[in-house]
Amino acid sequence: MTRIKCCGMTRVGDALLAARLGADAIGLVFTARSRRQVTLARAREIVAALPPFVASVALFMDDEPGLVRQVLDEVRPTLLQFHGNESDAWCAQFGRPFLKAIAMGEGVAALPWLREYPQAAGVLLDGHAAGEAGGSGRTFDWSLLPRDPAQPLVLAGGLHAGNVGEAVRTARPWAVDVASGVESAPGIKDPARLAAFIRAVRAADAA
Ligand SMILES: O=C(O)c1ccccc1NCC(=O)[C@H](O)[C@H](O)COP(=O)(O)O
Repeated sequence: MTRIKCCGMTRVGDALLAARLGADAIGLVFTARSRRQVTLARAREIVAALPPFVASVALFMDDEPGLVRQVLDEVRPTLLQFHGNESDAWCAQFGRPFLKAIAMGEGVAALPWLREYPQAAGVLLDGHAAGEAGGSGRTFDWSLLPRDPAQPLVLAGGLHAGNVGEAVRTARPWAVDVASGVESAPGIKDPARLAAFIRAVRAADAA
């Protein structure tokens, strides 16, 4: 079964709806470079409202370690996710499980990158170019995903209800991650798009 993460949550209601519809995780973006940046206070409310067994993922992009520590202390997310030039050792310094995002926009081979992050709990392959922020809505060549990777792979970038089935069948990732494909505006989730996305992933799993 393909796990589903819905990223860029800024409202309690959207996170609860995603959980009710079957999302396994929600993402909270703390970096100021995002149009989906959430405040610490709102993030705390969202995490406190989540039902059991739905993970919360805190996202950063070349941010100060102090911000990461503050989020860990005040929000208590399940996982960290890093989108910038952070090294494996830098990501691991917090002693918490983390995902490392790799920019696949230029069609890079993923495998050498996976080896750079042996301490990552998983690697997220995203469609944007190196140095750019995530949540771009851009896809990449899914056939670049390695078979039998050492870590679980999360497929991201430009996914929506209309293409996620093909993405799952092509790449067989551990999980898929979506932001703009289920939104009506950055950080505002659209219930119909969210429901259609989760239905499409489950249909691909069942096929
Ligand atoms: O979403 C953002 O605004 C963002 C900004 C800076 C770093 C990471 C960000 N999002 C992280 C993500 O997990 C993915 O990029 C995202 O789910 C895929 O986005 P999309 O292509 O819009 O589905």
